[in-house]
Amino acid sequence: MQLEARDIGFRYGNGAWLFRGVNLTVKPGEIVGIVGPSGQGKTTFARILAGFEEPIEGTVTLDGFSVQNKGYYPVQLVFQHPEKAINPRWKMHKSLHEGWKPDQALLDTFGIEREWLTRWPGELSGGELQRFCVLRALGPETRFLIADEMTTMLDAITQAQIWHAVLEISRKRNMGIVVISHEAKLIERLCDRVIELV
Ligand SMILES: Nc1ncnc2c1ncn2[C@@H]1O[C@H](COP(=O)(O)OP(=O)(O)OP(=O)(O)O)[C@@H](O)[C@H]1O
Repeated sequence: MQLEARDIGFRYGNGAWLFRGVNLTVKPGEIVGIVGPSGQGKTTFARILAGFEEPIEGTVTLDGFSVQNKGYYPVQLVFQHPEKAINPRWKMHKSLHEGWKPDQALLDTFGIEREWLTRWPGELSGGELQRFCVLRALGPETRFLIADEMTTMLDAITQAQIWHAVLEISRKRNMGIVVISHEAKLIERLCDRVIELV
């Protein structure tokens, strides 16, 4: 399955165009970085790729078919703030199992401890919460992961553990990844190629 964004343009309301004519193709298993100055619209573009926002111009397609937000969507977005992505009224096992049920081996790969499953989100650190958010997004039908500053707030060890786990899954399943990050070293280490949003 190929993710393709063609001639994408976006602006909020009657404001100035954030970007126009953006093209991006991501093949299975490919890891593509997106960089650009702050405020250029990287997060907005990530939301468009993941089907949360309609582009004003252009199309996003999967294998040539238009993206529709019905059922499980094979392009999953994980962003910087796990505390905003998790329902505070649910214990962690309920949030994790919302979309699918990862096995024990995957929980181990992501360093998720068994006793965390029965905690409330407020009883976990940002790094611990983000492990849940990333794993939750990686259901068996996920073909592309959009990682928008996914590990920016985390310490180096947690960052490395999460990326190690994600890359293992990407290799096993041939899952494509779009990496948005301010960290040039991370982009350089992870990505097959990089595009600049201008
Ligand atoms: N819902 C919205 N309504 C109006 N303007 C918005 C909205 N969301 C974002 N913007 C504006 O659109 C611009 C692009 O925002 P976006 O978050 O996509 O940029 P970014 O490149 O990801 O920035 P950063 O690197 O700082 O995270 C910013 O100027 C922002 O203030």
